Amino acid sequence: MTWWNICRNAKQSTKYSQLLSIFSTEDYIVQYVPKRRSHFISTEDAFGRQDSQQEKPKPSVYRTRHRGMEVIQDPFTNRGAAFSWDERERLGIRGLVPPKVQSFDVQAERVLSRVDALHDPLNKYDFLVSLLDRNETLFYRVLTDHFQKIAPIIYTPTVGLASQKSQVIFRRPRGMYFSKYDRGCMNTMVYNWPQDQVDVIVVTDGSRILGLGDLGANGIQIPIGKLALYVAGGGIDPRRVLPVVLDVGTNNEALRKDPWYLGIAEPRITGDEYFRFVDEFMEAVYSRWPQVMVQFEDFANPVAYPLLEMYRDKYLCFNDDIQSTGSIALASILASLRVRGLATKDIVKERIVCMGAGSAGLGVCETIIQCMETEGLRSHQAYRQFWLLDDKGLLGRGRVGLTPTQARFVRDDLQDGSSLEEVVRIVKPTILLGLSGAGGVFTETAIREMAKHVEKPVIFPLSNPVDHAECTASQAIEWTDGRAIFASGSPFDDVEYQGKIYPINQCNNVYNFPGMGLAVTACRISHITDDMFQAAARRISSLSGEDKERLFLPLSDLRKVSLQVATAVAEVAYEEGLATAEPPRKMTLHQYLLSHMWQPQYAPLVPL
Ligand SMILES: NC(=O)C1=CN([C@@H]2O[C@H](COP(=O)(O)OP(=O)(O)OC[C@H]3O[C@@H](n4cnc5c(N)ncnc54)[C@H](O)[C@@H]3O)[C@@H](O)[C@H]2O)C=CC1
Ligand SMILES: CC(=O)C(=O)O
Ligand SMILES: [Mg+2]
Repeated sequence: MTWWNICRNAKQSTKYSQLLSIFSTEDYIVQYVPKRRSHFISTEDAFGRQDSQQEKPKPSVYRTRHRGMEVIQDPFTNRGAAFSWDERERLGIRGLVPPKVQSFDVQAERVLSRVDALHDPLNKYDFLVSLLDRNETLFYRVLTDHFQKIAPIIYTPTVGLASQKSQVIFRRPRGMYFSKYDRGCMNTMVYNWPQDQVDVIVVTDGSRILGLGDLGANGIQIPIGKLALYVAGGGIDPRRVLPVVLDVGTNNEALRKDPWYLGIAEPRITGDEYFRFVDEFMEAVYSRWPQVMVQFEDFANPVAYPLLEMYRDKYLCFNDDIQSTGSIALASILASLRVRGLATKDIVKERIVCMGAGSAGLGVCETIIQCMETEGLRSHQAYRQFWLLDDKGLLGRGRVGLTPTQARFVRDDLQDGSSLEEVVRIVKPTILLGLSGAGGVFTETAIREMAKHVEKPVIFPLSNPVDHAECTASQAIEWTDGRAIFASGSPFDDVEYQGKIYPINQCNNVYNFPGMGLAVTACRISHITDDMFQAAARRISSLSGEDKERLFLPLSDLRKVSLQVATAVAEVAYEEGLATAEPPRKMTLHQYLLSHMWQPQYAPLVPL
């Protein structure tokens, strides 16, 4: 079949564009090795006067050493058919692009219509990631302007599928891979990364990807997705982010046997050997980028807490699943108090059952406990408000083999291993949290029982991706006769039940980490503390929109939310003496943070 025939055949046109984008991306790796870096010049006074996200700051100029084809091949300078005539002249690309100067708006429209025309989520993912490889600014424009539509493709739930199929959809590498065979070389390897300035690293060892288990080196898709949200939501400069996977092997046998798998097909290294490996990585990145913030992502529970404890005082880092998730879950609970007509201090009376006693479950419960303590409870009293279950049932009397954090939640007054239904019947919880990764474990019996005792049951199945949620939105609404306050980790549509629309909220750590990154980079914060996550939670919970039934602003307002999170975090950092950069005298903190947000706009290209 000729190229023309492929093009004419509507069904085949997808294949054609995929072939074309393979040609236009992988080939570059072979043919194009950038020798000189572009240089970004920011004009501070272009931003400071802006006070709202609606007023987008004017783009500063972008100075580049590239000429001719190089300009088109670099995703930071490429703008497809949107190069102005001046740029075509200045940079020697006249004749290398189609004659019509297409506007940024039309380009964005075209991307959206292409996404809509694709039906398979993985094809949508593939299309968008290949756009990211070709034209970063256009990708971020579409993501920022249509967050609610695009985020579920490049983030949960589709990123879960992309991680499972990473070896199949691979086109070109993005980020860095440190494998067990790189031991002893990491401090030199970090210099292979082309950017001298890196603000945020998201690193995973692939051992617990969403609720999908060990996906080894395929886990790289998660840091890629998270960092796209740092840029789109927090305005972090896309040139200054680095996705990383630590490939210490995988215990996923199916992947090890897959000839297409791109990671080390050996069992994971463990124990001291593992911790020495991570240590070498941390030393290497901080030796090259002393001010970088490292986000630990999707590390399995046995290593997640120990790594956080080892590094939280030594380096500028945090664990997303433990700390950011804790913060957004607390925000959701505080907002649910408001929706129920209660005050923040009433949190001390909540009875909380949590399915899942791993990194996220423990992180969430510990974060809520910190808030209960601030609101007047003693530590031991706060722990009494919780009932945690894992895959063996309730953490109860006589349970052995627990980590120190889990052991603090053991209920000596109840039988170990009690089922969710038994616990709900005895405890009559006001809040039910799901962080188990086990789809459907909130049974109809348990939820109907809960709804007998509480007027507005708070039901948060937070596991990802969608089919790992502990229950669906419509189940929660139906089983509580429309009384549930619902939030989930992955997006669900609003639910129509008996002629009424029920608002569905998303409770995901994406509400948190982009703002944290913005505060850290703009204010040069040296360490991340629990108080910062507490402040972020309170701030997010206060951001109610027009619909008072919703817990807080929707994700389409993520830039606004991130600016607020960053402000709250920075205020704590100044109080704690942990921030070294301050706003200029005539700027508010809010304006200063806004001025640091990268905007997805085509800045005029100027030769360097
Ligand atoms: N909404 C959000 O922002 C976030 C959601 N999560 C989700 O939380 C889930 C758990 O993550 P981690 O705690 O890091 O994993 P983990 O592996 O550390 O912990 C999972 C816990 O669930 C328990 N569990 C497994 N099957 C169970 C079952 N059938 N019934 C009750 N408990 C069961 C395990 O025993 C363990 O205690 C994942 O699905 C993840 O996607 C994690 C971070 C953020
Ligand atoms: C959202 C997230 O970080 C997780 O599911 O692991
Ligand atoms: Mg995670």
